[in-house]
Amino acid sequence: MRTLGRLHLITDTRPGRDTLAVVAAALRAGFDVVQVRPEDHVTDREAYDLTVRILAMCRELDRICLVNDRLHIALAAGADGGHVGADDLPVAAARRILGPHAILGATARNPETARQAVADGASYLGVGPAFATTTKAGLPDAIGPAGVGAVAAAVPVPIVAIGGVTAQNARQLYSAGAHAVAVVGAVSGAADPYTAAKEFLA
Ligand SMILES: Cc1ncc(COP(=O)(O)OP(=O)(O)O)c(N)n1
Ligand SMILES: Cc1ncsc1CCOP(=O)(O)O
Ligand SMILES: [Mg+2]
Repeated sequence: MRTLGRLHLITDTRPGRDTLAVVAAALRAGFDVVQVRPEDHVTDREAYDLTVRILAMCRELDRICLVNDRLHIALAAGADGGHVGADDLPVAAARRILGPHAILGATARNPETARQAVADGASYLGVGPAFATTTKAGLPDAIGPAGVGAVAAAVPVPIVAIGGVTAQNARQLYSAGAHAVAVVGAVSGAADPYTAAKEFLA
């Protein structure tokens, strides 16, 4: 299995965002992983087409491409793996579908669910919201760097901190034990996504 990079871009398919241009900018800036996360209203066909295009961009630069929720699209496109949360397939079922070698991320917010997800086959954990965010509605309160650190201390797999991550606060999450951060708005919502992505490399 390939080493998971430390900067993950999650796609933003909300109206007004130029999804592919943002992905290109983030990859050029040095982001290691792109997670394709189509909004729920995006059809499977559209999500598949988007994944194929983003996967080609990732392959060109030898970067990792994951697909959120829709594991059939990850498999059909030949992506490196997928990510599941509480409303998606259970982790063990996702592992059966993706096979033993794919990268499989699972959402966990506390040590107990984290340990279970790893036992069920998760190869990394997405942990958050680390900080307040408006990108996804209905989330519980932010757990902060301490909450991220508590999960990191409980499991042997890489922790990807998510939620309200900026170039300014990312350091706190790495210091708390996160292996990586996952970012939507701080890059996608920036006037200049390339410069915004570069700030994470600094
Ligand atoms: C790296 C990472 N961490 C967490 C999530 C959230 O997944 P989930 O809880 O299933 O919510 P949705 O993203 O599906 O709305 C993630 N996608 N990536
Ligand atoms: C999908 C998801 N899950 C927890 S926070 C989040 C969205 C993160 O977006 P942003 O980086 O804009 O806060
Ligand atoms: Mg999900």
